[in-house]
Amino acid sequence: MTIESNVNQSNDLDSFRSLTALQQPTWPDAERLDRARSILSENAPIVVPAGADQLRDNLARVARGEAFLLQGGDCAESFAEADSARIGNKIRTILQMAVVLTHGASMPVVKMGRMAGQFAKPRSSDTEIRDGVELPAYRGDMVNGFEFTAESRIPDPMRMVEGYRISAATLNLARAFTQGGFADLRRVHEWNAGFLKNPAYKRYERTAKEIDRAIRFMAACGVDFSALRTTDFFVGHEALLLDYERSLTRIDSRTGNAYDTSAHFLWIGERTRQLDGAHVEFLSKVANPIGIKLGPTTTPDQMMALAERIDPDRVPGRLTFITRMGASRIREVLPVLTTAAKREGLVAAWATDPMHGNTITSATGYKTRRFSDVMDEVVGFFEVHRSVGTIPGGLHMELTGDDVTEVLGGSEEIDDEGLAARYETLVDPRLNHQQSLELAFLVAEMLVTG
Ligand SMILES: O=C[C@H](O)[C@H](O)COP(=O)(O)O
Ligand SMILES: C=C(OP(=O)(O)O)C(=O)O
Ligand SMILES: [Mn+2]
Repeated sequence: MTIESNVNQSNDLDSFRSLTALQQPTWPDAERLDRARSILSENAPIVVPAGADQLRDNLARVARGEAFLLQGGDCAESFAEADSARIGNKIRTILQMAVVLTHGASMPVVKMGRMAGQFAKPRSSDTEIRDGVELPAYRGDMVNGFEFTAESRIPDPMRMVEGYRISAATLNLARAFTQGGFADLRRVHEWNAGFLKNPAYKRYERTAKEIDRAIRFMAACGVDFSALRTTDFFVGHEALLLDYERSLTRIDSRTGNAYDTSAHFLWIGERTRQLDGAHVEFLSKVANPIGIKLGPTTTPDQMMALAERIDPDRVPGRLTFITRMGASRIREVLPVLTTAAKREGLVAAWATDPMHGNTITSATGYKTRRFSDVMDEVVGFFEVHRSVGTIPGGLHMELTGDDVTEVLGGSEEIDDEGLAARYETLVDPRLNHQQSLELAFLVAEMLVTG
């Protein structure tokens, strides 16, 4: 066993406690919080340090332009939906997208879920008002309940323990799917062929045929497909709840380094990336690969200072910048950052989150996004990196494998009225299964044509 304890060694893991931590719940019961923290501290890790290291090596390849990153999953996972059908649908969608992207990029795709821990949400308002009733905002299943009642909205720290248990079960299932033949290249390709039977997607047939020919070519060359029946699958979430993240941090006895064993990858959100804040401080102390969301107001100085705090030794694969500028801003803001990074010799993996800068309210009152805006931000991301000479490394998406109606547009043309049919998200709108695949085909076409 490589993990010994979560006791403090020289790198004071509790230094964040004296700093401001934004977006934390006000837990009403201190004793219950202590109990939850000690249960989490005493329980088994969800991932082991070697798994986080393996992802870091993969992200180093992404940063060098030798691999492409695909991270996807719900805005907010829910306890009630952590069932095998829904988790399977999400994994299947990510695997289907990955095959298409592998072909388009002619590179391996690093697959990662926004899964197995994505249970805590930063909110723009502390409260929510419905029909004149004001209650605390829903902050994710690991904090409080979604149901709009005073009781359900009270934060309960024991929800972190439940979140831990469900995260471990989710990762276990994700592994079983990706190691158990579900990931078989030929099977995934057949699923894609099924998707293309819908005439709405006829324009993607050419790419599918090319993949088909590539698979036949491989078979003719005698490729052993049994090696392509499994794939690595990593998980990551926003490191928001510092009590949860700290309690799952352990010291790796191989190296004496601390790892946050709640996930392979942790990212710092746009709302909690203050240089002097608790989140940056805590995540600077753990050895996992770390993502940082960069919104449209980010300055080059802030970006460089964040890199210095999180990755002072410039360890390959340690740092991923996830930009979320909005389709209307990306072509103006991203070049300033990538140019500065290039000038300073800063190497990070760059991924685009084309979701969070493109949120709108529909005429029918739903929080939504337009598929065309999402796609436009992705196109802008590639354009900017190509013109500056930096590397567009991957996609970070809010998606689900189910047939929901939360994002406007796509070839099936979900419109304002259509949103009501199956609008199921707890926080932000997700691409549905078809929209996710369509996006992958569009990105693959773009990668091929360059
Ligand atoms: O997922 C991201 C944030 O939690 C979300 O966009 C905040 O949304 P809100 O403005 O509804 O609080
Ligand atoms: C909260 C999120 O994003 P951001 O921090 O970029 O707003 C998110 O990824 O759900
Ligand atoms: Mn979100």
